[in-house]
Amino acid sequence: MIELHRLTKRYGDTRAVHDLSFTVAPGHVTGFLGPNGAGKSTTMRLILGLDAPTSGTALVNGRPYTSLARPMREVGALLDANAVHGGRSAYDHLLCLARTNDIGPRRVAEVLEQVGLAGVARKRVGGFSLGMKQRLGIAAALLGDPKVLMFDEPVNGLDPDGVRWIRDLMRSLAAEGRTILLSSHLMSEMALTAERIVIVGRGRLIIEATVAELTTRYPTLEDAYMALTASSVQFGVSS
Ligand SMILES: Nc1ncnc2c1ncn2[C@@H]1O[C@H](COP(=O)(O)OP(=O)(O)OP(=O)(O)O)[C@@H](O)[C@H]1O
Repeated sequence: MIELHRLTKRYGDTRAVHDLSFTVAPGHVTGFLGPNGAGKSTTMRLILGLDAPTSGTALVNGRPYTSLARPMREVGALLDANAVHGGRSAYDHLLCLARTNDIGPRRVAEVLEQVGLAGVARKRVGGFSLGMKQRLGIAAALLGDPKVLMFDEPVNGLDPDGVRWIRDLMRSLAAEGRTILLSSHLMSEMALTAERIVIVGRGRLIIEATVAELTTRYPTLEDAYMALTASSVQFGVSS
């Protein structure tokens, strides 16, 4: 479970997230949508304790990330697939993460298998395509077998086979009772993957609804998104 209560983050004059409250419940994929600069990545960073909120709270399983005793076992995230050491092999990258989180090497082999990278596990990450790095980032997120997972644009760089794989993976992780927050700009893909949708614009909540509700009111999810965010496409929002 992820709970945001009046979450606000300012960077100088920029209000990246403003008074944002919503809950992401387990058991289904929640799509996190919004125009460029709407505050999605900042929200995820705040949930992960990578940045401190200006005000408000972000809770993972009822607690702030910074007070979780074994964070990697509670929440996993892929925020930036390129944030890896290119000189290390995929196996060593994951093993390093595992060791610092008291996770055994068997789990490293398991997640490499799960994301389809077992065959290139000993190859240097620097030679990986973006799609392969996305899979490695997903493996890292899954390492602690957490109940809460967040993925920021995981479909970027994936071929059609990879896109379908992500869709199936997200849905199966949710079916296992996990909480899944997934951001993407690909509306048709989101319509196939998510059950609930949270749309933000200019750092604020625009709507929280099921895909079924939105596609009853609008012809497609993309139409719903376009109509609901029409006045929110703007960069560098100031207070
Ligand atoms: N570290 C930072 N310092 C200053 N401004 C920042 C910082 N991080 C984000 N911002 C600003 O906060 C706003 C929200 O950015 P954020 O990256 O969270 O949006 P986003 O919805 O993830 O966008 P995108 O879809 O383009 O990834 C933007 O105006 C961005 O420039």
